[in-house]
Amino acid sequence: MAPAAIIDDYPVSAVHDGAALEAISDAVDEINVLKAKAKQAFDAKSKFDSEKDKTQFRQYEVACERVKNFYREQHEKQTVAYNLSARARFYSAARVRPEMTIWEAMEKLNTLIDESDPDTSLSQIQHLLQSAEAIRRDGKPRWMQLTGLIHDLGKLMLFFDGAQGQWDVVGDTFPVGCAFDKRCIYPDTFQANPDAKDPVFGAENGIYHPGCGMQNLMMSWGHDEYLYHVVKDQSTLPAEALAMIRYHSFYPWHKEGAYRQFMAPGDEVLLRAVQAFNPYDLYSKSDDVPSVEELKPYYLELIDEFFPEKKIKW
Ligand SMILES: O[C@H]1[C@H](O)[C@@H](O)[C@H](O)[C@@H](O)[C@H]1O
Ligand SMILES: [Fe+2]
Ligand SMILES: [Fe+2]
Repeated sequence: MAPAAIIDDYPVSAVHDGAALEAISDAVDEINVLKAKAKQAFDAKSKFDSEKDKTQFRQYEVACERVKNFYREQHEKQTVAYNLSARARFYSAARVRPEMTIWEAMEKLNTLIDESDPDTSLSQIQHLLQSAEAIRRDGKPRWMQLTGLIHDLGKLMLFFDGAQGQWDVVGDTFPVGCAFDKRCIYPDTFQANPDAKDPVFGAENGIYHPGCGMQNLMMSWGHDEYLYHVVKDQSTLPAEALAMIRYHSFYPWHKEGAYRQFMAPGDEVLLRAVQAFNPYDLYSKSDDVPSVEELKPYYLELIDEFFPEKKIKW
């Protein structure tokens, strides 16, 4: 509003009241000071977020109760018996599979806040776009950008009949059927898992033998393993992409070096792929919040390139 208009709107008595005019001008000054302070605070917060250094991620010792409770439950309940029943349920020919495009799946997932994650409170669509954008920014191949975009879509399981809660959908993964490794997070909480006391499942190699190959391990049931099967059957993504999806939560293996005795020839290449993917999944969580609408056209095209069918069977 132009100054003349302000004055026009003002009661005549006030125009002649010099004190009132002075008060208005003081108020305007004050607003400007507040605006500058707000901008300063906003800039400082953005700078802090983007400078979050790598040692500040995955700090489980100091994580909140929500994260600790999540893992207590997951470690107690992920048994061989549960794993077999979950797989039977998900891969049974009788299961009615919802059909949705990749983008619809991303939108559906958006209401989920992951209880196992100490590093982000952003919605899942933003996490997926942050990962994909970080990969794209580094000039990585298009198949890898798409892998970043979809890698957590297995969390959709939570909305389907059969998932028991977040404990069988999200969080780090580990094999069942052999001893739980100390390098898993909160290793003591596995004591509550009945398999830990089982003479076979509790033994170092359990039901496996050294060199049996990673694809023969029965991984704890969750979003990685489930999405791997969906994508393997319905996309043209390469083997490295499938490994990135299947093992991205297997931190005890790809980060801590556990369970390596089970690797077979060929697994080294997959391990390197998973490790190359990990920083984009983890550290992009502190990047700027992406604009979903701006990025949508680029990613819709990318999805079409690797998924021949628009509607995916979930
Ligand atoms: O909390 C996170 C989250 O659930 C991720 O999606 C998963 O991949 C990670 O391994 C886990 O630690
Ligand atoms: Fe994940
Ligand atoms: Fe992720």
